[in-house]
Amino acid sequence: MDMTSLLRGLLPEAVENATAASDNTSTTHNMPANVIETLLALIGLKGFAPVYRFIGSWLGWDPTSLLAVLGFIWATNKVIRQLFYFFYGFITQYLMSTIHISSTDDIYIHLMTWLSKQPRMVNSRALMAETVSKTAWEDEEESTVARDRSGLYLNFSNQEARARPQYIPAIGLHSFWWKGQYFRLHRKKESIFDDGPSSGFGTFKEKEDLMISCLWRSPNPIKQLLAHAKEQYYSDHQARTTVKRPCPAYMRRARNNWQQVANRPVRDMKTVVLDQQQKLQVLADMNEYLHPETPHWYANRGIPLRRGYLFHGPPGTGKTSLSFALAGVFGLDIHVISLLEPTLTEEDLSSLFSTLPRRCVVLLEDIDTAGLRRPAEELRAAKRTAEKDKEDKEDEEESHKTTQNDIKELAKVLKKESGDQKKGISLSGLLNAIDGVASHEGRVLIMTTNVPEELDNALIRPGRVDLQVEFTHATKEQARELFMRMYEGDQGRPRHVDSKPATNGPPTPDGKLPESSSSSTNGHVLSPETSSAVHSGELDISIDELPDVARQFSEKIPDGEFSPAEIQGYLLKRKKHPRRAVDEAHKWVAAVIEQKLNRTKISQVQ
Ligand SMILES: Nc1ncnc2c1ncn2[C@@H]1O[C@H](COP(=O)(O)OP(=O)(O)OP(=O)(O)O)[C@@H](O)[C@H]1O
Repeated sequence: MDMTSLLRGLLPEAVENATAASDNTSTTHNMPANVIETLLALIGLKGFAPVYRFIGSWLGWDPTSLLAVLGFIWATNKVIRQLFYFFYGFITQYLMSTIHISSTDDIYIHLMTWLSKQPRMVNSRALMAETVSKTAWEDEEESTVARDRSGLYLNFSNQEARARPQYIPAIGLHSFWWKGQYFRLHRKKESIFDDGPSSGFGTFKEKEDLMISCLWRSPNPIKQLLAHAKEQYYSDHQARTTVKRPCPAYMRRARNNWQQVANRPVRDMKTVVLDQQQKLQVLADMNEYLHPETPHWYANRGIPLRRGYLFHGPPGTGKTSLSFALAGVFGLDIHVISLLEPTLTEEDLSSLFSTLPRRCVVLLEDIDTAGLRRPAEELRAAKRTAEKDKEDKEDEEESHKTTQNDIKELAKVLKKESGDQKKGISLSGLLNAIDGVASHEGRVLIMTTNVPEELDNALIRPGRVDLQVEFTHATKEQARELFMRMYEGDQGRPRHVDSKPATNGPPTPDGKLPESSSSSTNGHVLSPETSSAVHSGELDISIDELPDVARQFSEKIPDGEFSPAEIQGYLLKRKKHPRRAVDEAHKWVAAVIEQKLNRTKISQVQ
């Protein structure tokens, strides 16, 4: 049964109409109906001819014209697309300039950061959302921070919810305008095969390329745009110190081994309490070394352009603080390396040193704890012990046994040596990295240690360490400076009316103390100390009294007994109470001295 007879059975009336219409059409538009029917027959769909006629009769006009219109649209679209691709290709090839940027380069970060701050510029509907984590140092309005039900304590539970994502252009093509100029941005991601030595076996890595193009045959507008993005990125750089650390092992690449881990406000040199002479000496030395003329001077004399400092002294005496303050003074980034990092190999270390920027500070902290292997020395020490043991033994047989023990001992050292070879940094590996032939010149290396005597002579020989700075426990004068620094920042704030230590609950907004001796918030009873601390930002003395109170405090602190960190810790707990800090100093000093004598870690007075 063919389609016509089937339809006749099902819809006799309609098919009659269709046939009539078809007959009609055949007479008036004989050609198109035949063409379609011929085409249907040609493509093996002859049975659909009645359906076609039925649609024609139902619509009341010939569907061929609709098909003709659709065909015309399709053909026009094809032609337009072809023309578009032709002109697009022509313009791209002959009338546009392009600059490629690798995602491993800092320029990529500059541009993306800039784009993320220009949402209107990214004329694209394809964006990538990124979670932005704010650093502790970024400004935050007090009004954006919620409080608990009592209104007394800050509450940060909604902090994450309030953080807005940042939008950057997604992978693909984008366009935007900047300063009246059209720019096209193409973000492309591809997988590359990496048979790098770090992994030991080949892996696929994602690599991203950024192509930025502008109209016309000169790339100058793009260069200007990149310069602008970089300028914006570093606009507040003068007020900040960027801290960088080595990238995780799987991310290290030939040209980008460092990643930014912090961008904190510059540490003011005057906040570091240190002998003025010592401070000036380091500052002058570094200033001279960083001078643009210095490289020629060094080159003319065949001296490698490197400068190394050793900061030594007890814990908490300001070694790290001075390193940061120096980086701040000279506007340099700090590159911090921990030699205890388990994935760090000697090759990594060399490559880290060879990819440092032209001028920077490299900080190797607590170099004595870095566990640097000294193979030759270990062997010699083992040999010496063996020889001494041998002399002590009189018996021949005993002596024979000892020799065997010596050999065993030596074998053990050698075995340990070869085992250690695979991990950790050896002293020679470090020396090679810091001043080997391939090592970077221009950097300032700062090594800090608590026990300089334990360092290998090779590590601190002149040329590797050019200046040593000793840090000691605070003198009375330094204690006074620390006191002043702690409280003078609050200058200009309204003076607290009552200079007596607070004994009651929190003061009311009008400055009066509440009647009850304690207040209960959130189920907790507030101590006078907590309550006044959470309520007010005022000091318990006037600013004019500060120098005098600072002198009183310094008189109570014995010379060379406490580290600046200890004094700072004590004062921090009395952040708004300089008077109380003076009053309680005697008690604290006695307690800490006793604690040190008893070698206990538990503090009785804090
Ligand atoms: N000389 C100082 N002047 C000002 N602040 C200091 C000084 N020494 C220590 N501090 C304060 O004590 C804290 C610890 O200081 P820092 O980390 O610089 O000490 P460090 O000598 O590097 O200690 P460590 O040897 O344990 O690494 C910091 O908060 C710092 O502000």
